[in-house]
Amino acid sequence: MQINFYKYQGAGNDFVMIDNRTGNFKNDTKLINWLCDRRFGIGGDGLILLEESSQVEAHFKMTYFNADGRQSTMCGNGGRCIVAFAQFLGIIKDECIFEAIDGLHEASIEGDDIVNLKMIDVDDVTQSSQDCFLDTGSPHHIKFVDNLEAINIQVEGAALRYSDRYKTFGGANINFVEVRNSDLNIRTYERGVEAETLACGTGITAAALAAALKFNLESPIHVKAIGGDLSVNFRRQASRFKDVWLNGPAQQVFKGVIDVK
Ligand SMILES: N[C@@H](CCC[C@H](N)C(=O)O)C(=O)O
Repeated sequence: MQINFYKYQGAGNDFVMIDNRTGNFKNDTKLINWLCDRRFGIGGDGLILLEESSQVEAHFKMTYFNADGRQSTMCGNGGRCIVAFAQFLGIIKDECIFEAIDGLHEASIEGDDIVNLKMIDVDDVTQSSQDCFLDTGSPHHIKFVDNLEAINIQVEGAALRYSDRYKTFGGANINFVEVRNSDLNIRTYERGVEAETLACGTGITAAALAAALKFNLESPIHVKAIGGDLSVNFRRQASRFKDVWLNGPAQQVFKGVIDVK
């Protein structure tokens, strides 16, 4: 069997993208894990299927898998990349609505490669002295730190991700965030990749909302990830957030055909 694929990246968070409007690609954990493997497969932090949606308002549906091959919750950078892919396929022009696991998302494309994605409303942020937990479509632990470069993300991220606190609901993504003036710098340990990725969209969104609460920062908040710069716009009412938008680059990198034995 041969699979036609495209490779996309959003601030260095990279995805294998497959047009599955035919429904021919069947979910298979081992296969997806292999396709995402950087040495034996194509390579990616995740794999995304663009599929037909049964919801009348939606132009298409996004089905997201982490690099471990398992279907997961919302992916913000993947959401921005699939919008660019839908435009490339001629499904949309520069605005759309699509279905994802956490509901319908509006999105728009500006210029060559900036994709703005509307995220879910956030009503619930759990705060402790240095940390916050919130769900922006995926679950995120935010730890505010003073020296981001010094953190061993693999060790400290895994320790929190596998801690008793997150065992009950399948773990969380762990974000280390340093506030510099009113901007944020972030590094993320991603669940399902089980390593640091170059950017995580739902994590960047969560970091911006947590920082707005903790440090009274106003929208928009600029966030520097290892793989690029994004911004988050929102409307805040006390500890509730609406009209949350994640904005940043999303690009096609290459396309190809892979033989599946
Ligand atoms: N890279 C993503 C987050 C993908 C989901 C995450 N790994 C999880 O399983 O929670 C993003 O850009 O949001």
